[in-house]
Amino acid sequence: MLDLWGTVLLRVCLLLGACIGVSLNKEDGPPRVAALATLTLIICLIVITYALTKLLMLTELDSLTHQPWHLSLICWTCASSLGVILLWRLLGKESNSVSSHNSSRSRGGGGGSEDTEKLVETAGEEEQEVECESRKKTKVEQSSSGATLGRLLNYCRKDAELLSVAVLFLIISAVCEAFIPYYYGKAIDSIVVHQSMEYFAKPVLAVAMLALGSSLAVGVREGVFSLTFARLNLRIRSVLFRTLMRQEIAFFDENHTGDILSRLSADTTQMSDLISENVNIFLTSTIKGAGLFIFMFRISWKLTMVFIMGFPVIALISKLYGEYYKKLTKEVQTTLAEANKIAEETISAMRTVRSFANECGEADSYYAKLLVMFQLNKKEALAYACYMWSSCSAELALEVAILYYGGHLVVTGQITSGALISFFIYLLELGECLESVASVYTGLMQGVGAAEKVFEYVDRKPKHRADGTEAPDTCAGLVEFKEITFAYPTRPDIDILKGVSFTLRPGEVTALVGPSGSGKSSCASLLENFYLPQQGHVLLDGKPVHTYSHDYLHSKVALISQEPMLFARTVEENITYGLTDVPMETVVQAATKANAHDFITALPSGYETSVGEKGTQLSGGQKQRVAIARALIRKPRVLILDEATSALDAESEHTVQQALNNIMREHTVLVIAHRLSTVEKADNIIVMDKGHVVEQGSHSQLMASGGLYCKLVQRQIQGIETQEDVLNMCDSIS
Ligand SMILES: Nc1ncnc2c1ncn2[C@@H]1O[C@H](COP(=O)(O)OP(=O)(O)OP(=O)(O)O)[C@@H](O)[C@H]1O
Repeated sequence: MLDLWGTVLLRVCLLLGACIGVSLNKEDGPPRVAALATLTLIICLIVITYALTKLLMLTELDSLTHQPWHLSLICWTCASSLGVILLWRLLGKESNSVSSHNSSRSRGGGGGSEDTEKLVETAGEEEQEVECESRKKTKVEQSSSGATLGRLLNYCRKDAELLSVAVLFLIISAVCEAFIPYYYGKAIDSIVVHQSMEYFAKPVLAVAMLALGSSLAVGVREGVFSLTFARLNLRIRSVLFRTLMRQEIAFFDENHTGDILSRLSADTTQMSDLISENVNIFLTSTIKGAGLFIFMFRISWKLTMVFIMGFPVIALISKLYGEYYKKLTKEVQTTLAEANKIAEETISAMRTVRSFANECGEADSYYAKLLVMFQLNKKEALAYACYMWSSCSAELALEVAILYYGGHLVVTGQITSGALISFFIYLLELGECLESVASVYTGLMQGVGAAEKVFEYVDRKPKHRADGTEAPDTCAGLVEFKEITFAYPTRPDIDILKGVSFTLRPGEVTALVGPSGSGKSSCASLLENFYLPQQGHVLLDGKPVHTYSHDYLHSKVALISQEPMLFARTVEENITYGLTDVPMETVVQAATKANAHDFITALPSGYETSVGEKGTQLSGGQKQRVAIARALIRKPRVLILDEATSALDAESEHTVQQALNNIMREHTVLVIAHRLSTVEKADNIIVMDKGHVVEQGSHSQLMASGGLYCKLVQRQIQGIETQEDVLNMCDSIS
């Protein structure tokens, strides 16, 4: 009867717990809803405790029901639950004040039924939230770890239902575990006093039930916690990647690819893993620890006082060690990051390393960094050994003192021998809880450190972006550079372009030539709106390029560079990159125009063939033609060919050049070239030197004027002659 009553009560409680989770999630609802939810949770937890106590006190139900310590257990459960709720709400509030969480956002698209879709949708929402947060961040500077933690937990609010369930099971498991040693003591006393299996069976049954209940609750708790933080990880990574995608090009000049990737993978993982693990440990240990302490106090307040007196010594040792260990860990992380930087750079430039035969050199510099780390690891190991020695000795001394004094209490009849054993088990478990709580801080701070790094990027507002809205129906393709002065954000003091002005006319081919470093590619970058000039404007049809919408500008201006970057996807996906629902005929049309259709159809799976990482499964000329098709499919008005054929052999150059000749006259074309023979036929040749336009005109005009262009042409011809001389010399020797 009692079992049935308890089971029903427990089920009702679980149901109520789930409802509370839902109510807690309603942030924008009236405060009364939240108050009601909190009240319901408290009532629900009181009922749980009552039901559990009734179930667990099978052996001495009548005698124990009226004892004051029974009441204290109920208070403990309520207080811990209330603590969890308050912590939750406080952190949420703190975070809200920083991030000004705005829930009146409009949702885009019709909500997908799939869980993943919902999460991604949520990520989209978070993105808007992030924008809002970034703006607010200029007003409110948040730096404290608490704020970061609060903000992170605020991200979890989307999973409040799941977390409520996890916390509920956490409390159930803690309560069950706290009761187990009590029944160990009862079991021992029943053997010592009654020496009968009948009395012994009851506490053993209680232990079995408690162990079963606690293991089930632990399983659910762990599973739900892991799921919640996996969802958090998904959301944060998605938001971070979207934020990265919005950054200006200068951001990628300034930041090492390895650092960015490390934030995206290592830091996000560390953040969610460490925080989920430590929040879990913290809540479990504090709730369970409070319960254990109540039991210990109840068994013998005198023994508990001995423990309280000895505890500060152990705490002090942990604190001192913790500080030192934190410092060492930071140093180890910095050295490891430096070593990783070397490894990443070396592996990504393996061909260069091999061609300079510097494998050993790179391995040595990597080893040098590892050695520095090893020295720190040695210090860590020594510190750890000292810590273990001192803390173990202090713990042992405390245990011996308690054992000695406890023996005295048993001998003088103040407690039973079973109670002393229970006390010892509580002591050991409390020690574990305290150790866990102490280690939580370090783990949590590491997680917070990783979170701060992630949020630094998430909060970053692009310094320059195509924020414009212009998207006219027609685009003639007239490009004007007007008095451009430009310095790269990474080197703001060095002007790369100094008062550069020129015009690119629709249907004309304009060539940009000049010595290396004169600023030709920088002009192309400005036309692509990758950077903003400090003075002057780059105009497309009379309007500055940054006033056009991002999508529009890049559909009208296409760049084909010296080393086109293809993605490890199929040929078709590479050609239609950034576009959706493109009919196959359009893809074939673009490929045909780019002289690529024939070679694509000869590939093993035609347009479905994967091109490999960075297009390595295609030849240079094939890659270039796929890149041309990718540019043409967007029907751009302005084409920029930045050394488009310079990396190719004569055969490939010829095929690619043919593809380019097919399309040149339909667009405004800007050709950047080193090999002057390729620009002879251009309508206008602009010659640049040290950031200035020094001359312009047709090939014959420039040759006639005898300026820089003429000198460059002569130098190239001489270079070829010299090569021919060398070849002739070789022939004669052989
Ligand atoms: N992302 C960057 N950040 C800082 N400086 C840069 C960046 N890109 C180029 N520069 C500098 O700007 C100057 C002009 O470079 P740019 O690439 O425009 O010259 P270029 O005429 O195209 O040279 P080349 O013909 O060798 O490609 C160079 O001194 C170069 O070091």
